[in-house]
Amino acid sequence: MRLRALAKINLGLDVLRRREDGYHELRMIMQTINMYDQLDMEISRRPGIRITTNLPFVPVNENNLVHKAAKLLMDEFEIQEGLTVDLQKFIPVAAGMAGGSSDAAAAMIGVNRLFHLGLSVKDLMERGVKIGADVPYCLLRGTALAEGIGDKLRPLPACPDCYVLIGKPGISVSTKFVYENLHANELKYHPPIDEMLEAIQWHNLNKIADLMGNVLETVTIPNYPIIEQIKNHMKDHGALNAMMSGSGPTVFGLFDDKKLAEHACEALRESRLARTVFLTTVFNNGGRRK
Ligand SMILES: C[C@@](CO)(OP(=O)(O)O)[C@H](O)COP(=O)(O)OP(=O)(O)OC[C@H]1O[C@@H](n2ccc(N)nc2=O)[C@H](O)[C@@H]1O
Ligand SMILES: Nc1ncnc2c1ncn2[C@@H]1O[C@H](COP(=O)(O)OP(=O)(O)O)[C@@H](O)[C@H]1O
Repeated sequence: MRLRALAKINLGLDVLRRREDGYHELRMIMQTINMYDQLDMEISRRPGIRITTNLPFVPVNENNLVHKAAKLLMDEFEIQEGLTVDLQKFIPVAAGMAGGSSDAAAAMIGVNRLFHLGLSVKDLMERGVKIGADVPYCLLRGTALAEGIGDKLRPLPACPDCYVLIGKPGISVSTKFVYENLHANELKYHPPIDEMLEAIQWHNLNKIADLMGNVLETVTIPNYPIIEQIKNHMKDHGALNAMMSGSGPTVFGLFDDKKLAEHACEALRESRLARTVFLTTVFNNGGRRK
């Protein structure tokens, strides 16, 4: 069984407060994009979960989120058979694009189908949050408002079609580091999430782009100025706007014109500011998984 695990960007990311358990209350506008990892999953007679992958630095043991997700369901349903998963990673790792969370979501869908568990997407979402805060959203997909720790979801009307230029510098940023260094209860700036909800209702791409904001940039940009440089490069080359996704360091730029987006993509490659450069589009299927 072959499955695609799609990446996400955050069009808006606000942090409301730090909770007692260290997690943060968020308000985020999530958007799936057409950049994906590929999972080939098969039942095997030999018990256990075996993972292979194309990236040597991604763990293939129980630390892989695919392993965690599959094990969660296989243990609950006392499945005696084994599972093999070949994971081809194309989504940059530790990049703020929920690659691992999306792989976990795809693994849950795969296990549910292969072993005929009969779980609904809602059932999977309830279990998925134990693997990671972004996993329920990766099961839902499309355009959505995420609240709570990112797991309380409201599907939104589809974001207007547009081109998304991805630029990830050759640095790694840990999500934990970013949240730990955000003084969540003293934030002076909050992105206009409510206004963005309206702009999405009105299918107004220019307005959506104008309203983009991510409070986590207040931690990452002073630590990694390359992020600002990539943003500026995209804006100088015709992006409606450019911003860091999630906890970074990936930057994305939105474009309404294909030629302009292709030209900006080429220019970013030539600039060598970013190690991974990729041009894609927003993905919308009304939240339903094909
Ligand atoms: C920042 C965001 C925005 O979409 O995405 P990424 O940058 O990871 O893609 C998410 O909040 C990341 O969610 P996810 O990566 O699933 O988080 P988890 O694995 O559950 O937690 C990683 C670490 O982030 C912190 N964390 C996560 C979520 C949250 N609401 N508050 C937090 O403080 C916790 O300290 C935790 O140790
Ligand atoms: N399937 C997976 N794909 C990528 N990383 C994984 C996976 N499983 C576990 N990891 C670990 O999780 C960490 C963050 O992964 P990732 O989901 O790519 O980050 P982000 O949430 O910032 O997009 C990596 O350092 C990696 O070692």
